[in-house]
Amino acid sequence: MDKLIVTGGKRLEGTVPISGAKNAALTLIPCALLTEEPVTLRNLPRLADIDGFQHLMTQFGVAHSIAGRRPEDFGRVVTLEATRITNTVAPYDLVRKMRASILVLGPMLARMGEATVSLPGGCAIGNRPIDLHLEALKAIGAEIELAQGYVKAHAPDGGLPGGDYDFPIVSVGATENVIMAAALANGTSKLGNVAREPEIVDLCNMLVAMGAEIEGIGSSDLVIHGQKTLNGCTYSVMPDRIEAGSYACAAAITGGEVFLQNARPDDMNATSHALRNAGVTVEYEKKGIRICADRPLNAVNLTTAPYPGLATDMQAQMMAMLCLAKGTSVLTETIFENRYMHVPELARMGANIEVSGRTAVVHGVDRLSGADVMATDLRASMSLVIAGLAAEGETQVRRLYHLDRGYERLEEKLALVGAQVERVGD
Ligand SMILES: CC(=O)N[C@H]1[C@@H](OP(=O)(O)OP(=O)(O)OC[C@H]2O[C@@H](n3ccc(=O)[nH]c3=O)[C@H](O)[C@@H]2O)O[C@H](CO)[C@@H](O)[C@@H]1O
Ligand SMILES: C=C(OP(=O)(O)O)C(=O)O
Repeated sequence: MDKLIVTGGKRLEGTVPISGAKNAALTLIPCALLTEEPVTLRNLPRLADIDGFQHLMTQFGVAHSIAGRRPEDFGRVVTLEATRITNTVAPYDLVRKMRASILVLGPMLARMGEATVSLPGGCAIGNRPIDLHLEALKAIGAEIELAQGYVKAHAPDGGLPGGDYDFPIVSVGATENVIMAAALANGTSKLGNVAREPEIVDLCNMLVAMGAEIEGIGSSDLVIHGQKTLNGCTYSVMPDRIEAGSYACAAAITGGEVFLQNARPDDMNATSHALRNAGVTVEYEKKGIRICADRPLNAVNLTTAPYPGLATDMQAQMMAMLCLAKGTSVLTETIFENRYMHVPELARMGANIEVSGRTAVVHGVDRLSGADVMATDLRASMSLVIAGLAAEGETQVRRLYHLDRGYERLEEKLALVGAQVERVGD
């Protein structure tokens, strides 16, 4: 199995191109199920999760073609064509590897009147049930039963009627699933307390380009007037705000200066606010965001929350950065119950962190030292890379398949800004 060897101590300097957002791409791809016409996605990141999702789409009979690009380019252009869907089952083997597969449930049901999708199960960061996906789809007319580990969903004859649903808690995935289904329902759906993440706005914008009628885009309340059919479109995936935030933390911990090319300032206010409080200069420019830091950084208190709050997907990277800050930072994780698995690994590098329930108290230390560490999930992995960049000596990060889910060609991008990072086979 591959591992990453990070030699710490280099100040990061230069430009990092930011890729298309994994979490947007994972909801834009299943939109292709909503139409017989071709859907072309530009700026799709080259990631294991995206390849996995395309494989799942192929199982449904969706044709896909990849426009030729030079291997050294980041991103790719993919056309998906669901002219005839030949299979409506998403099997356990594919769903268990990629939780986002549950996002085929809504569009498949709306288009085909039926869908069978394996229950994804829990994962490293928490329990992650899908009850809200099912409740929201029921509210717009789906009939749902659970059997043998699968969700079996049916629409009444003639299709989903549409309906109203108020989410008891904010869920990104459940919001996405029901938006996609409602876009192709017979009637109007009113959805309250929906997630407002930029990736949801990206989804709505793409659906509108496909002919959907959606009111309230970007707000907590959406009204979706279902359409009989939707058309194909060409759409560019938004830049990855979590990837951008991760490289910002990497630059900051090394006291570096990095331009995050293509990063969209409007999506990143909570991350920028946290960085500024830590003493990092964050400048919004036309084509991206400039990060400039002097060490030591200041301690800050952070609480994760649904958008526009600080993303839970930024918590581990922020924590790594704060390990070397002056003073004590208190981090509170409010979204997932088990998202501190990077803490014992950071401790192996000399970090001083106490965890109690959802709170982590990070006492800044003067130095970190390189160590062998084990990545446990996607953002935890990135936190170890960030710590490794500022640590004395060599850090070996194992289990790279987590990183490959969400960071397009990480070591190449880090090399562009002067980091010494090498991927080697075990
Ligand atoms: C592919 C993708 O976009 N993944 C993101 C998405 O995950 P995902 O869509 O899975 O996360 P949710 O927003 O649904 O989860 C938020 C909270 O709601 C709970 N919940 C969710 C659904 C449900 O049916 N019942 C329920 O109780 C979850 O366990 C969690 O505690 O949003 C998360 C929160 O911003 C991010 O960390 C993930 O990177
Ligand atoms: C938790 C994440 O992703 P997923 O929902 O795909 O597991 C993430 O991107 O940090």
